[in-house]
Amino acid sequence: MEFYPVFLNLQGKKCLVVGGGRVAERKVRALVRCGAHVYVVSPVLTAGLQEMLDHGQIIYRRGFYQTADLDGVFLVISATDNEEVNNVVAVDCAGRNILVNVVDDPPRCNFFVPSVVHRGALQLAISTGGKSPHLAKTLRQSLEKEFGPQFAEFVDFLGNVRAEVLDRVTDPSRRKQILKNLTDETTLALVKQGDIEKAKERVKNVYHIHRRQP
Ligand SMILES: C[C@@]1(CC(=O)O)C2=NC(=C\c3[nH]c(c(CCC(=O)O)c3CC(=O)O)Cc3[nH]c(c(CC(=O)O)c3CCC(=O)O)/C=C3\N/C(=C\2)[C@@H](CCC(=O)O)[C@]3(C)CC(=O)O)/[C@H]1CCC(=O)O
Ligand SMILES: NC(=O)c1ccc[n+]([C@@H]2O[C@H](COP(=O)([O-])OP(=O)(O)OC[C@H]3O[C@@H](n4cnc5c(N)ncnc54)[C@H](O)[C@@H]3O)[C@@H](O)[C@H]2O)c1
Repeated sequence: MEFYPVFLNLQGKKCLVVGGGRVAERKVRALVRCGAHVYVVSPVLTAGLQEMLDHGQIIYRRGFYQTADLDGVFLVISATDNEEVNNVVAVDCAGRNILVNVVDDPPRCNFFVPSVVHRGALQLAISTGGKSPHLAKTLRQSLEKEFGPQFAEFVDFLGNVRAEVLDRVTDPSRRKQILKNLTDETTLALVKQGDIEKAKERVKNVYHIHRRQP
């Protein structure tokens, strides 16, 4: 069976993390980065989670998981060290059509968390469909070398050029032609080498050449 890959907009969405250990902390940080309203339920918190609570970055209920914790929740990550609790969370969520990930427990998940290269708006997400999380991690590390941090700046630049094209080029076929030609293998190679100014020049040239054509 194939999994359906998506990028979720979690801005302002209530997301629950069950558990307050090391794994929970990693998951909470990833959710907070995405603008989610993160609720944590656990009898104890790591020092890192406590610090996030002190800074108002998360909402916390001290205690053991209860079904009522699911009220109004969009997505759940269960990261306790108790298999029975993780199972109850998974069953409760399935019954309510809530997205749920039980860490490292594929049969109880209705979504998996991919391994991700973060380069600003550019994100390369890798999944092996649960066949080998270790391979996903190794591929992520390899891709991080290939696609350096400069890609964040370059993708923002492309976004700006694209907005300008959409704004200024009214003919749909001309517009399509320009957008299709903005980047090519040579430009990509320049960005990979870190020659970002040259890459930007190439993009600008494509835009201007195509605009001038009759
Ligand atoms: C990508 C990443 C994201 C994240 O967790 O943030 C992630 N696992 C990562 C690492 C990792 N996890 C494990 C190891 C030890 C080596 C190994 O066992 O292979 C390593 C490597 C390491 O830590 O070095 C143990 C493990 N993981 C799962 C099982 C159970 C099983 O396979 O049955 C077991 C065995 C537990 C046991 O021993 O009992 C299952 C899942 N892990 C997934 C995601 C989902 C499928 C992703 C995919 O489609 O590939 C899935 C299905 C569910 C889920 O979403 O949790 C993250 C890399 C982050 C990064 O880039 O650094
Ligand atoms: N630590 C890792 O790197 C790692 C890697 C892969 C998998 N795992 C697995 O992920 C799970 C979590 O790992 P961890 O290192 O964060 O464990 P941990 O023991 O540090 O944290 C577990 C947390 O769950 C909380 N908890 C227990 N019962 C609860 C309940 N009924 N309701 C709410 N919270 C409850 C505990 O208080 C604790 O905060 C474990 O099953 C572990 O096997 C851990």
